[in-house]
Amino acid sequence: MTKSVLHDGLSSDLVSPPGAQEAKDRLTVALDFPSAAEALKLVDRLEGACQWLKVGMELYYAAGNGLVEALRGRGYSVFLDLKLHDIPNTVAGAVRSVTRAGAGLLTVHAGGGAAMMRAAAEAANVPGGPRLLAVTVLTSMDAEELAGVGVAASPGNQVLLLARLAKAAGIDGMVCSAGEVEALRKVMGPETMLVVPGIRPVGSDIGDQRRVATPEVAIARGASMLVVGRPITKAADPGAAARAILKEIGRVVATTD
Ligand SMILES: O=C(O)c1cc(=O)[nH]c(=O)n1[C@@H]1O[C@H](COP(=O)(O)O)[C@@H](O)[C@H]1O
Repeated sequence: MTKSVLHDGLSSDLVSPPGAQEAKDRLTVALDFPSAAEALKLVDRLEGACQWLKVGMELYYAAGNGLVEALRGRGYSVFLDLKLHDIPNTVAGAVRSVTRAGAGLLTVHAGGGAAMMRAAAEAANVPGGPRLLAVTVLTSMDAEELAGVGVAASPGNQVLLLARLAKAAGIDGMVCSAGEVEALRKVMGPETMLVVPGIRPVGSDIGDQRRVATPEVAIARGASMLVVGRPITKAADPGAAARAILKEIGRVVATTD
C-alpha cells in the first residue's frame, strides 16, 4: 500500500525473509530520552530492528540537529517530532531551521490552523526538505479531555476535521490513533501517510495513553507506520521487544500483499 512512499532509499536486507524490510520501514522507535548518550545506547540495543527513529522534544531540546545528523550517519531515517504550533511566520522559520539537519519527517500540530500548516508546507518544500505530518488529536486524549479544552466533537470527528484541513493545506500525512485510522484511510486514499502512536502490544502498560491498540490491529486497519516508545525502550531486551512488534507487522503485511 504505502511501500514506495515510506522507503527512504536505503538498501534492503538481502538475507531477511520477504516483507522484512517493509516491516522495518513501518516501525518508528520513539527515542524519548534526556541525552544523546542515552538515546544512542538504546539504538545500539535495537540491533537494527527498525529503519526510523523518532527524536521528540525531550531529546531534540537536549541534543539538537547534531544528534539528527549522527543518527542519519548510522544509516537511520529520522522522524523529528517537534509538534510545531505557533503563528505561521514563526513555524515557517522553525521548519527552515530544522530542515538543515535532514530529517525525513517533521510534525506540526493541525490545531495551529490552515494558515500555519500552509506556511509550514511552503517552508518544507525545498530540496532535501522533510515530509510534514499533522498531529490531529493526541492519543493521550479521550472525549472527556477534548471537552475540557472546549471541543465538543468526538475524537473521531475531530481527527477527521483536522485531517481534511491538513490535507487541503498541503501536508503530506497525519498522526492519529488506531481508532480513527480506518475511517481516515477511506477518506484520504492509499497514498496519504497515516502514522499511529498509542501502540501497546498485549500485556504492556498503557501509561498516559488513552486511545491505544496492538501493532497488529493498527496495521490491519490501515496505518502506514507505527510509533512505539516505552513498550520497546523500557523493555528488559529492547531488541527482542522491537522484533516481536516487527513480527506482528509482518503477519499483517504478508496477508495483504
Ligand atoms: O506525534 C507523535 O509522535 C505522537 C502523537 C500522539 O498523538 N501521541 C503520541 O504518543 N505521540 C508520540 O508517540 C510516542 C509514544 O510513546 P509511548 O507511549 O512510550 O509508546 C511519544 O514519543 C509521543 O510523543
